[in-house]
Amino acid sequence: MRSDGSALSLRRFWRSAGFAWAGVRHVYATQANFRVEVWCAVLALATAAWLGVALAPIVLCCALVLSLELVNTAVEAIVDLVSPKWHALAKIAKDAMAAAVLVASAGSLGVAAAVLLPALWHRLLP
Ligand SMILES: Nc1ncnc2c1ncn2[C@@H]1O[C@H](COP(=O)(O)OP(=O)(O)OP(=O)(O)O)[C@@H](O)[C@H]1O
Repeated sequence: MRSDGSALSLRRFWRSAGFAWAGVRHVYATQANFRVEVWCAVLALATAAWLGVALAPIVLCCALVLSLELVNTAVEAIVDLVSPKWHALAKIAKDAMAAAVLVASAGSLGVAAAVLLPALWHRLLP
């Protein structure tokens, strides 16, 4: 918990990275939506690389959606911890978090359509 000592400790970095990786593995193992999003991201990145289009917007969208799904799972866990029974505020927290993932996913689909579809069209119909 404490954060003292050198900020450039490599050992601390790898320790933190290990915790983060454990979080990713947990969410991948327990959340079907996250698994779908991971494989959609892999597909979108592979398609962008194959078509030779700019990777940056696709990478950014994938990172945004996957990060928000990770945060969504964290919020759900915290809400279930502090409010196992039904509560109006718990509902707001969970619904707003789900909406954040939905908005990011819809925006990412729009970016994918704008970046990938024209290039795909040219590749398949020269
Ligand atoms: N403690 C609670 N109080 C009020 N409403 C809740 C509570 N827990 C869940 N809900 C409502 O039920 C919905 C679904 O909750 P749940 O925790 O099952 O989320 P989920 O999106 O289905 O999660 P998962 O990704 O685990 O399937 C929430 O979006 C919220 O509207």
